[in-house]
Formats: sequence, structure tokens, C-alpha cells
Amino acid sequence: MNNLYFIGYEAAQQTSEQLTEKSPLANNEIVNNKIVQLAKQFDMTIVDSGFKPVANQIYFAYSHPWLSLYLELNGRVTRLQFDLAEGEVGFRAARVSKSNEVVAKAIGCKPHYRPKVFDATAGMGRDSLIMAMLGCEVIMHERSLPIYLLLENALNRLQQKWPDISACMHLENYDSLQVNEHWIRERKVDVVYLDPMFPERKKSALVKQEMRIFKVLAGEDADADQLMINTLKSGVKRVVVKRPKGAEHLASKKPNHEIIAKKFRYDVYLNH
Ligand SMILES: C[S@@+](CC[C@H](N)C(=O)[O-])C[C@H]1O[C@@H](n2cnc3c(N)ncnc32)[C@H](O)[C@@H]1O
Repeated sequence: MNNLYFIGYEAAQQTSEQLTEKSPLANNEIVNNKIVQLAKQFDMTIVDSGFKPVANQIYFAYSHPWLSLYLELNGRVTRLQFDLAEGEVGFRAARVSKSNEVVAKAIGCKPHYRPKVFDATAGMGRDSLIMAMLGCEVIMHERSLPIYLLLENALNRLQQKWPDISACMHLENYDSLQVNEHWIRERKVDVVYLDPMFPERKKSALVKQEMRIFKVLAGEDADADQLMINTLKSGVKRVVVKRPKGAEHLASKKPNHEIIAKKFRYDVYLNH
């Protein structure tokens, strides 16, 4: 998946037929500037009219302030955008309860203490948002470039709505497997949070086409055990792993304790 193409926002349609229509780049300065800037930064091609979407190629469209990704999967072109401040995600985030959130217990929040968290598998940024809402500083790593770009765009929109919260969320396009003891110490990380993909999620959450596309972009996270081993070696005080109920422990490491939530569980490891 090395080829990423930008299309103008006029081309931001949802079906293959519509995508093949003539679609000149929008005559809109903000939109054009944003597309040109991203295309330059990430070495992408700008496609502005009369193209056919190719299976497994990723297309982006920017319609200020939304970045959308289009991917053809099984003959259907689907659009993917990330919400943080908007929709259900924003609604839930606005109602975060400082005392009742399960994640607050898992990461070790206390009445006058908020840990600095490193979310090593940022994804759609939803868990990071909840932790930032709880008052934590969160460093977020996402290694998939398309997912990173969508998340960065969602964070930009979050900044308009909740600037104080977005100021606590620091996203980097980086592979967390590279993180070591020195980095953890230098960035003053108290807790590492891991939520790698889990194949069995296919049956439940991944039924939606958007979630299938997310999985194509992120892959299976087959190296999650290695990430866990590296994380424990980094000497961080606490590691929290989000797992589906009934799943094995990452790297077969038994946690110090488990917190069971409605749909998943948290494995908590304390590093002494
Ligand atoms: C299940 S999703 C995380 C969902 C996230 N907790 C949320 O609330 O939206 C897993 C994400 O972690 C990313 N990921 C997996 N291993 C990684 C690594 N070693 N470094 C950076 N990102 C990683 C994947 O690309 C994927 O986007």
C-alpha cells in the first residue's frame, strides 16, 4: 500500500461510477492548499479528473475541514472519516465521568493524580480522547500513514471545538516497536496503553464496511506480542492492555490484575 492519491473535493463521491466522473480540483484555496501540502509532505500524487479508482489504491479527498479516505473493497468504494469531536464519539466524550470510567481505574487515575499516558496503538484516537478528557497528557503513536492522516485531521477539528483537550493529545506517525527505555524516561511516560487489533473482532465490530477498511489499512497487528515484550522491557511503571473478553494474554504474560468491562477487559501489568 505505497500509492496514495489525492483527489479534489469535487470528486468526493461514494460510488465508483461517480468517482470516474470528471472531477476537477475544487476552485477553493484552503482545499487546494491543504491537498498540495499533504501531497508534498507524504510524496503522494494529485489526481484531479477522469481517473478510475483502482482496487487497493487509497484516495483522499479534502473538503475543508474534513479529510476523507476512499478505498475500493469487493467492488464497492467506501469512504472513511474519523470523528472525535463529532457524532456519537463526541457525545460520549463530552459525558466522560471522571470517577466511573473503567479506563481511569485501569491507568491508575487518583483524585489528585493523572498519569502521563503513551497510547502506542492510537488507531481512531477514541481511547486517547477519553484519557485526555480524564485530564491525562497523552502521547499517541500510529504507524499506518493513512490512519495517521485521518486521525491528524480529526484532531485538527477537535482543536476547534475543545482546544484544551486537543492540547493534551500529541500524535506522531511512528512505530511503537522502536520505543525503548531511554524514550520512556525522556518523555516521562507513566503508563503505556496498548489496544492492538484482534482478529476475532471481525464477527462483531468489523461487520461495518468502514471497519473492514480500517482493518485493511491497519493490518492484523501480528507483532502485538513483540510490542508487549518491548513495552515491558522499557521499564515503564504500568502497562495496560485492552483485550476482548476471553482472549489470551499478549505474549502469554499473566497480568497483575484484570478489570472486566461490559464488552472487553483490561489487563494491567505493574513493572517494579
Ligand atoms: C484496534 S486499533 C486501536 C484503536 C484505538 N484504541 C481507538 O480507541 O481508536 C489498533 C491501531 O494500532 C496501530 N498499531 C498497531 N501496532 C502499532 C505499532 N507498533 N506502532 C504504532 N501503531 C500501531 C494500528 O495501525 C491500528 O491503527
